[in-house]
Amino acid sequence: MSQSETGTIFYGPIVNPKSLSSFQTLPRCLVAVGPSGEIDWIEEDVPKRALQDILAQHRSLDVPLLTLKHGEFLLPGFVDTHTHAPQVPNIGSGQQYELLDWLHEVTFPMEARFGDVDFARRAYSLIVKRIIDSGTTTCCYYGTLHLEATTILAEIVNGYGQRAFVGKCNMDRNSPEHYVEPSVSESIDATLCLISRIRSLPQPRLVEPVLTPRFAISCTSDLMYQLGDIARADPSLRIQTHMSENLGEVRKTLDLFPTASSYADVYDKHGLLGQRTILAHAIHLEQDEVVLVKERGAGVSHCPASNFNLRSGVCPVGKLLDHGIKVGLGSDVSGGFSPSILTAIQQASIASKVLAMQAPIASSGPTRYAGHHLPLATLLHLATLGGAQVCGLENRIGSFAPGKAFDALLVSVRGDAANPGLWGVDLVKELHAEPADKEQLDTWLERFLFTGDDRNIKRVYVQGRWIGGAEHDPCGPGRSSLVTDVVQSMLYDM
Ligand SMILES: O=c1[nH]c(=O)c2nc[nH]c2[nH]1
Ligand SMILES: [Zn+2]
Repeated sequence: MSQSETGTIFYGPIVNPKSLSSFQTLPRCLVAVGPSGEIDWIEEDVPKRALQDILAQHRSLDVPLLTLKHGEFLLPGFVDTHTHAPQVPNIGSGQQYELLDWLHEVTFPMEARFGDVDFARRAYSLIVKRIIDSGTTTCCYYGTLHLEATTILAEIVNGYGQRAFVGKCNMDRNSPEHYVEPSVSESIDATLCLISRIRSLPQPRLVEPVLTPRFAISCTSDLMYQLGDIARADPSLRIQTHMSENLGEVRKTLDLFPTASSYADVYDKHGLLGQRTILAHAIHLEQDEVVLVKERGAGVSHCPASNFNLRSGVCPVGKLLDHGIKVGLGSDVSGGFSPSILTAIQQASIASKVLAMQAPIASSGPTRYAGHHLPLATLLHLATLGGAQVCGLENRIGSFAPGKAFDALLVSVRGDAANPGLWGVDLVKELHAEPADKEQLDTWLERFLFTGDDRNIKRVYVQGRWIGGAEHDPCGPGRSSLVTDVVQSMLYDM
């Protein structure tokens, strides 16, 4: 019998996010994944001597058992609530610019290249693989404005088996002549065509279309009203856009929409602000906008690496959380300089510490998060369950529970993962009994989140399928930099 017919049972340490303020560390857990990729059952504390009895009780003695090594643990896969696949080849460039100049000088020229479908196919194959190997099991992708290239992106994502939302940019003004949609009707027709193409991709399909008005500056009011109509007519469609990222952008938006009371009100008036909306950035919100975003039930994608890199500002995530707004993390490549949600976690921590240093506030009352650095539990939540909430997928992914999909990372903090930034676990092993205890697992988690990289992500599972990770690649640990080299040389070759 093949593994896909029987499923797999994992035995070892797991880390399981529970809420904004708590997670479980379970050093000797059994997680049974069924043939369809859903979690069948979990036993939270199983000593080795009881293993056979527990498996027998579940009639699972014949199911393949994967026992984790010392220094390995399972973690729910990361959710990247905002990134731009066609900007990956630009990572790190354009340090001198803020948002609006950066778009025109660096970003639009690269995105325009995806008008060439051969380039798009070659680039997206490598880019999506790179993102999967970073541990992103669910990704909200911006494509370019091109229908064909964005269809290719969705096909490639589906081929790899990643869970994702893929959208083509709607942008019919304030963009260069060579990179702008010619009319509202062509933008809408291409959007509808992409939606139906994505929904016709072969099964098993974990890719969904998402409406993607780039941002208010690049969309006419007519275009946004029509997108709002499409969203209203189809309650399963998500919407992703940028909001209130840069002060110059906010000013220009309010100039373009003089009857709107705020940036958030622009989207609201056009029927684009609701429970299914993912708002990237939301840094410079006025208080009435915070209240409006909460009332509408929209989620925020916090993209700290991008916010620092483009000097956009520091998003007051704690304040948003205190108001009960759903928040996830976004890599926002290539405003952000890394496709990894690990980097987003590290930068989110720094962002919260910057705000905490500037405005110390007593740790009581309604400001539970504002003014404080974000603790590990909150950072983990943003990267997993919080992201799932922003995508409306909290019942499917983001944590381990029976009935949820097994979207998971098999993490290794062992020396043989060959990450010099995360060494010493083998040394520490001498000081600890095997198997790992809770305290040891907490340490592994913290060190992985702050110093780990692709080399420590041994396997990436989506819906129970092993689709990537360091072990997947014949080149072994360190191959992610190899892939980057391939992307670079490929681009120079073209
Ligand atoms: O960080 C960003 N990246 C983009 O590509 C973009 N487009 C509009 N606004 C944007 N912000
Ligand atoms: Zn963005």
